[in-house]
Amino acid sequence: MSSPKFADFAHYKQERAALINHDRSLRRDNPESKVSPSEAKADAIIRQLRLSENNSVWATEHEGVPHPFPGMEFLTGRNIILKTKLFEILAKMPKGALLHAHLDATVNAEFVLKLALEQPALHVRTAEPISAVTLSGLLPEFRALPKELFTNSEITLTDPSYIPGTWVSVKKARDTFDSALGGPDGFDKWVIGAMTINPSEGQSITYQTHNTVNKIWEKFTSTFTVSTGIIRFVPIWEKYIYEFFRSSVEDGVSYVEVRINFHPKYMFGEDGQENVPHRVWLQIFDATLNRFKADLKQQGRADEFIGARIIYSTLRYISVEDLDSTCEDCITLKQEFPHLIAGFDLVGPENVLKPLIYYAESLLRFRERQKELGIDIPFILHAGETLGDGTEADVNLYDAILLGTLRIGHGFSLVKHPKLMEMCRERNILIEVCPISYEILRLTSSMLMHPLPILMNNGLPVALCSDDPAMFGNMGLSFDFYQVNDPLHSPILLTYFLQVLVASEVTGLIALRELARDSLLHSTLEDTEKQRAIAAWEKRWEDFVESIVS
Ligand SMILES: O=c1[nH]cnc2c1ncn2[C@@H]1O[C@H](CO)[C@@H](O)[C@H]1O
Repeated sequence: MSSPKFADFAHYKQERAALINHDRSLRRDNPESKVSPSEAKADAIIRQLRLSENNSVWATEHEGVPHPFPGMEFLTGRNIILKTKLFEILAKMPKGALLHAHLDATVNAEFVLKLALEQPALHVRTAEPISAVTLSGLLPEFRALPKELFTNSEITLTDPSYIPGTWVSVKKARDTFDSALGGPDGFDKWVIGAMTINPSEGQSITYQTHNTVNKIWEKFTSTFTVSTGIIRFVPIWEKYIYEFFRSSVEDGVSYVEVRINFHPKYMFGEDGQENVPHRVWLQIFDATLNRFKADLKQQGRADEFIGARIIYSTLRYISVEDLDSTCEDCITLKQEFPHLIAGFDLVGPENVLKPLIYYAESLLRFRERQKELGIDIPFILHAGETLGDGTEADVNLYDAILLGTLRIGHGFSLVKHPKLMEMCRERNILIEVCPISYEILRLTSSMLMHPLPILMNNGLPVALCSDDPAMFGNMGLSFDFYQVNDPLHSPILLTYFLQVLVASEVTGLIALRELARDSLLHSTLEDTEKQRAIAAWEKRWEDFVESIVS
């Protein structure tokens, strides 16, 4: 064994500094990054603040949280986070692009219920009468009905004589909800509970009865089943999309690439018929996007939002035959809306659904078809959202990369694969990381055990993303919030940036800058649009830095 040789202790210290420098030079926020004098000053202020809040806010006991720590699990630490000055500062940070979110899970559940109550066509039913005994286990099923099927009878969901499966108008169901079960408030609580993994209940659901990945996914999947009945109805779809854009901008996001599940062929039209095809969904998306941008422009805020595109998604349980026709549908939409369709993905619980290898041949054919037609719909695939090592979900990472994925959705198990890490670094494949999602879906228990720093410190590009903010119930507290333009009520991305910052002694403001910039750099925007988006973001970043130092 060779023993280390040092001329003296000064030499040791010199070697030590060189080793630390070399190690840190491999990080995404390496010390060579260009840093302006204002950024250096702002970074020092942030570091000082972090230190003092670690010793003040985080070192004391809080109600119900006797041993808090920076970077602790989000659901428990949320109220402490809200008390920090760091949070207040980061609320103003321009965060770049949101590259990974499922549209069905992006708008606050209370807002969705409010939209439902405004629509006379929307009805609700249950599989049994609701009573104190059945309430917590029963899911509401929502659907828009044609006018001739509207029900005006006196029947109510909480009446013991309710005939299972009878449709009741949503408003009526709420108004007549048994007072012993909380009346209308009890109705709201029941519906919202069915559409979310609620923060307070969530702690027990997530950490006790549903404390495994597959178990919590059962609850998670049911939230989609409930909310889809409301969202996929044209008069609501439009308002829902507008609210998604609005809340994204409020969270400091200036561009989004959102995954839309096109597995259902139709949504419900205003007339209550389920016959509205995909192209109309996109027409509405496009028109709403333009309306939102015009509204921002009118408020003199045009530079806060560049736009939105869609990652066409379907579910990982369809047959190969169905995938072939789904790919054709995606191509048709791309031809009609080239500016909207940004990529293609297959979604759903990876541990239990079909692996990518099952679809690989069809996916390769899809790429060939695109070449023939002269169009480009890159794969932006979910892969490795698992605790496994060598399981089908983990092995999906090999397929995603071989299939040429532009980015990887989640890649939670990527750090187990040295060759794949190298390939992602060399091919500049960005990893879409969703910290709170992993925690709630039981992949990790705190920021400190999160693979995010391993990815970043190995030099891989990363973007922080919100995934399913509405289901995680962390976007606002009451109906009132929608009247209050308060960024603290829409904090999901903001919280991620804060968690990244507080969970490391090395990471500072420059790492946050790189995360935000990388999200825009790795978007599917065309070069000129991308440059424009980055320039607008840089201007806002400078203002943000100035606001810290001044
Ligand atoms: O984290 C995730 N990984 C994989 N699929 C997801 C995740 N979040 C949501 N969905 C899927 O997106 C569809 C809604 O459009 C749902 O079917 C849900 O399974």
